[in-house]
Amino acid sequence: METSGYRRMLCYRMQALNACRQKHPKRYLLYDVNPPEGFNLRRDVYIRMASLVKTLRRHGDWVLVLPPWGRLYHWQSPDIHQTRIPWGEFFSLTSLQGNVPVIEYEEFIAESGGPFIEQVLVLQNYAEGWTDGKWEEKVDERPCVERLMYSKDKQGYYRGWFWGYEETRCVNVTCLSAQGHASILAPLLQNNITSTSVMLDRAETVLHDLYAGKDYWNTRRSMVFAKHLRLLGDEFRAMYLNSTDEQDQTVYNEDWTLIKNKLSSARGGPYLGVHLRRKDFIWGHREDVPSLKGAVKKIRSLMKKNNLDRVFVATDADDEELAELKRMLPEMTRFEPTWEDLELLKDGGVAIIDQWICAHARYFIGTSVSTFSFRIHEEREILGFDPKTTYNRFCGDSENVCEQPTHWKIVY
Ligand SMILES: C[C@@H]1O[C@H](OP(=O)(O)OP(=O)(O)OC[C@H]2O[C@@H](n3cnc4c(=O)[nH]c(N)nc43)[C@H](O)[C@@H]2O)[C@@H](O)[C@H](O)[C@@H]1O
Repeated sequence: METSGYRRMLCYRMQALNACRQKHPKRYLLYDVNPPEGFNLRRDVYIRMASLVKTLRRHGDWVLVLPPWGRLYHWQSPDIHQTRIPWGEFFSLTSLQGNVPVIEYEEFIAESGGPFIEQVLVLQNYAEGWTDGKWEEKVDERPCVERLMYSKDKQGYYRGWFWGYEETRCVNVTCLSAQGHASILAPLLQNNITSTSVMLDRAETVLHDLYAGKDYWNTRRSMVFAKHLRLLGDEFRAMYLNSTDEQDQTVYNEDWTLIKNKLSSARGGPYLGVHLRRKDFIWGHREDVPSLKGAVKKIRSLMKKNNLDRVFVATDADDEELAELKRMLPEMTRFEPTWEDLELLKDGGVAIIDQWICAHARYFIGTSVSTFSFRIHEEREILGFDPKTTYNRFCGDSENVCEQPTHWKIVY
C-alpha cells in the first residue's frame, strides 16, 4: 500500500477508535464480599464478577478492578502485615488478563485520578424472600435492610472499609435487592447508572451465570497461581515427596489457554494429599467432620490401598491438635514456613502452596463442603487427574450417609 493510502487508513481507524472511546468511555467495576468470608469463597466470587464484566463488555469498555486482599478472618498469623495485598502476590496477572481485562486497585486510583469511587451499590436479598416459593430473577433499588457499613464525613463523602485504603471515599451509596445470576445486574449498570466507577458490595449475593460451564472454567483456568508460589511448591515436592512434573505427568504450561489435559492423563506424585479443615469447622460440632483419630484411620487405610508410603497434610489445625496429629501420624509431611517465609508469603501464599502440593498428589482426600478443598478439586481437574483420585472427602465418625463430592467436569 502506498504511504498516503496507509496513512489515510490509519487515520480512519484512529478516528473510529476515538469516536468509539467517546461513545463508550472506560468504566470500572469494583466489588467486595461479606467480611467473614474466606479466601476460597472470594475466589469463587471473582468468577461471578468476571462473568458479569464479560457481559457488560458487549456494550461498553468495562474493566474489573481487583479488590486487594486483607483483613481476612482466617489469616491470623501475628505480627504480619496482611492488608492491601495486590492480586499479583497470589495470582499471575497476565493469566487473569488473558480472560478478561483486570487491573489492580492502585492502578485504578492512578488511572481514575484519585481515591474516589463514584457509586457503591450494596447488594442484599429481597426482604420478602421468594414470592409464593417461586424462583424469579429480579433486581430493584430498595431501602437498605441492614445497617450500612459506610458513614458520611464532614465533606459529605462516604467512608468505609476500602481494603485498608483510608484515603478512599465514595460519592454515593445505595442498596440494591438482587436475586439471580450475576449478569442480571448488567442492564442496570449499563443503562441506569452513569458513574464511571461502580462498586458492588456483598457481591456474593448474586450467583454464577452458569456454574461449571465453559465460561466458568475459562475464568477458573485463568486463575493461575503466582509463579514464585508454584516454584516453592514444586521445590518442596521434589525435596520431600519425590515428586516432579516429568515423573508425575503433570507438566505445566505458563499459558493457561494452551493447557488442555485429557482426563486421567496425570499420574501425580507418590504421596497421599490431605486437606483436613479444623478450627471453625469443628467448633460447630459438625456431623460431617471427623475426629483426629477418625481422620488418621482413614489416612492409613488410603495409604495402604493406594500403595503410598508418604502423606502430605494441609490443615489449619491449632497447635494443640497439630501436636496430637503429629503423635498419631509421625510420618506426615507438612509445609512449615519459617517466620521470615511467612512474612514474605503471607497466610494466603502458604494456603496456595498447600493447595498446589495437594493438587499434585496421586490421590487426594479433602474436607466436606470446604471451599479450600473444592479449589483443590478444580486444580486437579485442570491438571488432568482421574476423578476417582480427586473427589473424595473425610466422613464424620458417626455420619450415616457420607455423600462424596460432585465431579464438576472441565469444559474447554
Ligand atoms: C464456615 C465457613 O468456612 C469457609 O472456609 P472454607 O470453605 O474451608 O475455606 P476458605 O474460604 O479458604 O477459608 C478457610 C481459610 O482457613 C485457612 N486454611 C484452611 N485450611 C488450610 C490449610 O490446609 N492450609 C492453610 N495454609 N490454610 C488453611 C486459609 O486461610 C483459608 O483461606 C469460610 O470461607 C467461610 O468464611 C466460613 O468461615
